[in-house]
Amino acid sequence: MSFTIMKAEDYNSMSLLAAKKVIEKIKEQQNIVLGLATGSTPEGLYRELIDDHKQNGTSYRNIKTVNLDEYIGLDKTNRNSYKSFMYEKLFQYIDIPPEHTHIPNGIADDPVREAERYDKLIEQLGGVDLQILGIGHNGHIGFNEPGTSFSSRTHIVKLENSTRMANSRLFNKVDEVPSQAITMGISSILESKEILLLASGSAKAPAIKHLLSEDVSENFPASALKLHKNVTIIADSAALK
Ligand SMILES: O=P(O)(O)OC[C@H]1O[C@](O)(CO)[C@@H](O)[C@@H]1O
Repeated sequence: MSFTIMKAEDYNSMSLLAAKKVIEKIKEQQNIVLGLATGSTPEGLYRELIDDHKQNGTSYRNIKTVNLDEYIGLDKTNRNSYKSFMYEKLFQYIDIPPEHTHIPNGIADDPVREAERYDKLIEQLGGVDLQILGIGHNGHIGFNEPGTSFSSRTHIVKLENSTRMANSRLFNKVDEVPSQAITMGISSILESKEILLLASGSAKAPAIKHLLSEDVSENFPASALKLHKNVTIIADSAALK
């Protein structure tokens, strides 16, 4: 196992450490392709990037972003779509051109073709230089649920009830959480040149413990990261207990 582990005191320091890494990378390579994640975990990172943009002027003009996933059936007019999440939490506050931001289209007529298009798009962009990831309680990365093949490319998934329950906190009721999503596959994620996995809070401790102590298995999607050479885990002390 070749993870670099950075222990942060709490959520805010995890977010700050992650932001420093992202900003450092942007300074090194201004036309970076940045892989982005949604969920509660990276929100603090996005706040730090916005603060830094305002205070230090780090520019996103030449950057391209690709998001990991999107719910099927939700578009930008729905506040729970990941398209709207990214606009609300990050894109509206930085100078990234909208045409440089890519998210799978959750309302495509043909989701399977959309998945193929998205995979090709990432390839045309030259691949992801730095991918941000969160982790689900069941070890999911992106929306790749346990049992997903490690050779999967961008594809359509049926969400587990536990994932829908976990994400229902943002919806009015669990029935409103879509039952399917489109997500970059495990193999697509592993093609990223560098990966930053973030985890915060005691609820994520069992998943992080599993990741660090158990073998590689398709039953625990995040374990695929052990097959990658450049993964940094930034976790706070509660998630590392
Ligand atoms: O950061 P959270 O909200 O705990 O979510 C963890 C993971 O679950 C997802 O939101 C999908 O359920 C991922 O996008 C995210 O990485």
